Amino acid sequence: MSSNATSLHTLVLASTSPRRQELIRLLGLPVEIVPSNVDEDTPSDWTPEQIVEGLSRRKAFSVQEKIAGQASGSSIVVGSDTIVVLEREVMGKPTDTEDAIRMLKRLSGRTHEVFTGVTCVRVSDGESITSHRVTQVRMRELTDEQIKRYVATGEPMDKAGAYGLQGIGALLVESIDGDFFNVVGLPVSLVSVMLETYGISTP
Ligand SMILES: Cc1cn([C@H]2C[C@H](O)[C@@H](COP(=O)(O)OP(=O)(O)OP(=O)(O)O)O2)c(=O)[nH]c1=O
Repeated sequence: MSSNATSLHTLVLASTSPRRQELIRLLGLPVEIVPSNVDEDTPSDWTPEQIVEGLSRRKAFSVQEKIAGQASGSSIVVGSDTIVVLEREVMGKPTDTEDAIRMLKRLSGRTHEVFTGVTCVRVSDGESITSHRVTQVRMRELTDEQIKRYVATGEPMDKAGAYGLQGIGALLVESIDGDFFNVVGLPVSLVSVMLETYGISTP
């Protein structure tokens, strides 16, 4: 029997995102969900790497502090943050439908980068590791009419850059270069490598 089977490490996902909640289960370990509710403001001079890594740390540590003492010592909190970057512009989730339309017009016919930062924190001692991945996404040329119809589906509203590659948004994307799961909000193969630093192996 493997050591994982006997030690039962639990992953505590610091997220309200339904995509992340689904993806983290691919790692094959017990999962608990504890949303972080942190302030997502960042200094205006931060680079995309600093934003996603900094926010993933903020999310993971806020939950680690909340549950320290309650959760099992071998639990690992996982926090994550995703942004879309076009040239110098950083796009988070759209504030309203007008903002979603504006973002999609900017992304149309161009290649942008999706950054996702991940932080793992061991609950028992606060030992942490932070990393990020970048995926390039090329969007088709979109007409104003196509953008309006897509925004009317409601899908863009809770997603960075106002599209969901895992949903109807797939129809807007021409190609990607890099990790699909990074775009969707949780690069599970990176998380798997990060867990190995705690001696936790996944399939
Ligand atoms: C680009 C893209 C983003 N997204 C989502 C992933 C994230 O949920 C969201 C970016 O917002 P985040 O602020 O990273 O996360 P969140 O507010 O949804 O959840 P939490 O902070 O509680 O973890 O955009 C997709 O689902 N598909 C995509 O193709």
